[in-house]
Order: sequence, then C-alpha cells, then structure tokens
Amino acid sequence: MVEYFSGFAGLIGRPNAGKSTLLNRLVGHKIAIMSEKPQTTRNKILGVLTTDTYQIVFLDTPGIHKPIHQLGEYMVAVARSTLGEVDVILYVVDVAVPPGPGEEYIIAQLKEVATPVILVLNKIDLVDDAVLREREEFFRSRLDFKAVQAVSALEGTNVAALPEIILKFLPPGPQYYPPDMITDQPEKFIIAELIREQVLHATREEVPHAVAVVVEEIAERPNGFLYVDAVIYVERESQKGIIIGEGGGRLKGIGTAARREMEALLGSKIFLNLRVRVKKNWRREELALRQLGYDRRLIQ
Ligand SMILES: Nc1nc2c(ncn2[C@@H]2O[C@H](COP(=O)(O)OP(=O)(O)OP(=O)(O)O)[C@@H](O)[C@H]2O)c(=O)[nH]1
Repeated sequence: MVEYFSGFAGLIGRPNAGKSTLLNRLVGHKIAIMSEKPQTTRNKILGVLTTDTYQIVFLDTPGIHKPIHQLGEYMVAVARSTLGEVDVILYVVDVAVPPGPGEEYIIAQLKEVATPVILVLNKIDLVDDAVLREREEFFRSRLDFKAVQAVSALEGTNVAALPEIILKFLPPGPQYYPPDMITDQPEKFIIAELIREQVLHATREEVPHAVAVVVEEIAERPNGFLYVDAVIYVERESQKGIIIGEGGGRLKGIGTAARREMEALLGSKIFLNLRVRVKKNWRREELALRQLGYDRRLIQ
C-alpha cells in the first residue's frame, strides 16, 4: 500500500504580503477574503488540500505586527500560536516592498521556533530578476530556510510546485478531514467575511479597520431563498453615515456586491438584510471584541 502523508502548514507574513491570495490559490477556492488594505485577515482560517497521496491543512494567520491596541494583540497572539503547532511554516513576503523592521520582527519570531520554514517570495510579477535576487539574498542571510520558492499568488505562477515542497516536511499520517472539505469555517463566518470584504472595497482611510460584521441569522425560506440577517458594526456615528452613504447608496452597493458573492459561493438565491450599528471603540474593549467573535481566550 502507498503511504499517505498529512500535516499542518502555517502561513505567516506581514499584512498585505498575499497570504490569503496564496491560500485561496492553493486550495482552489475563495475561503479567505482578500483586499488591497492591510490587516484584512483577523481569524485563523483553515484550508484543506487533499489528493490521493497527501492532505495539507493550511492555517492562515493574521499578519504579525507590533500590537497597537487590543485587536492588534489578539491578531499577533493568533499568529504566534500557529507557529508552534504546525509541521511547516510558509513565510510569505512581498518582494515589491523593501524589507523593513516589520520583516525583522517576524524573522526574530521565526528564530524562536524549531519548525522548518519555507520562504515564499510573493508578487514576482511586480519586480525584475535583479530585485528578486536581492530580496532572496537578504532573507537567506537572515534565516536558514529549508526551501525558497518565488511565486505570484495573484497570477498563479509557480504556486503549483509549493505542495510538493511542503510535502517533504509532512509525516506519514491520516486524512484528518473528509476529502471534499476545503475549510472548517462556519458558514456564518464566511458570509460575514464576504460582507466585510465589500465594506473594505467601498470605504477608505480609518473606516475599514473600524468595521466588524456579525451574521445574526441564516434561514431557509420556502421559496428557495436563503435569508441572511447581518449587522455591520462601526465605532462612530460618522462612520455609520459614511457606510450608509447618500440616500443609502453605499450600503446598497455593499449589499448587492456581497449578495452576488454569497450566491456564487452557496449556489442559492439570497435575501440579504443588512444593517449598520455603532458600538463605540469596540477595537479597544475586550468584551466588545468577544461579542464580535474575536476571543483571545479561544487561542491556546
Ligand atoms: N501583483 C500582485 N499582487 C498580489 C499578489 N498576491 C497578492 N496580491 C495583492 O496584495 C493584496 C493583499 O493580499 P492578501 O492576500 O489580502 O494579503 P494578506 O497577506 O492575506 O493580508 P492580511 O490579511 O492583511 O494579513 C491584494 O490586493 C492582493 O490582490 C501577487 O502575487 N501579485
């Protein structure tokens, strides 16, 4: 009998490095939301890639950065806890950005763990060979990587080779998850993330990071529609006004775009009831964070 291999691969990297894009590309589905704004990912997202000979379970983590408020600390705690519990780490870097203190901070964290690290040089579509070589030399001089792979997660270049490289670091093991499963994220969470993604696209500056989305109800309706009731939380009245927009126009646009994404994902017609509520300073308050689903106590 052919031996089966399985294990956990953690995606780590600075905000905006392209981790979510890479994860979606690797598992072939849109399970982590992507945006051009940093710190999009807040929760640990699990993607599963299953073949006849191996199963890789990916843990997508929030970008590691120095915490500036409670939510920041939560995100760093999630990312750190991931480092110790995986078989291999994929350290994703954006080659289009010169490495700065943020990368040094992550490298310092990686030096603390015994887990093998694969360096993924992402966004090669944005730089020429000379810059790519320069980046590779920089990172290699900082840490002993077990492998280095240059990719474009956006265009898919060289991504297909990654699972084979990861496989070298996985032990023989069972299929932890059913072969048709691609994520363990509950439907409510994915739907909330699809809405939050549209809010990020539609707003700018301080508003995006002051937003949390909670799906309060998902119910099947007799006419075949799926009824979704969701609330967009912001920190201030002024932000509420921005999200609603003139005559409700922006909120309507957000709702329509999110509904289309949901229909594509779930394959059923959606009726989306979307509201905006103010929860003052939710990012700074532990209790408010918990109510919105970011619970530090759930991280080991
Ligand atoms: N040109 C180019 N853009 C990319 C590539 N990979 C990702 N991006 C873009 O970079 C931005 C950030 O990508 P994400 O996948 O959301 O980044 P992330 O690392 O998950 O970010 P956080 O959730 O903030 O930690 C998006 O606008 C992506 O489209 C790439 O290979 N090439």
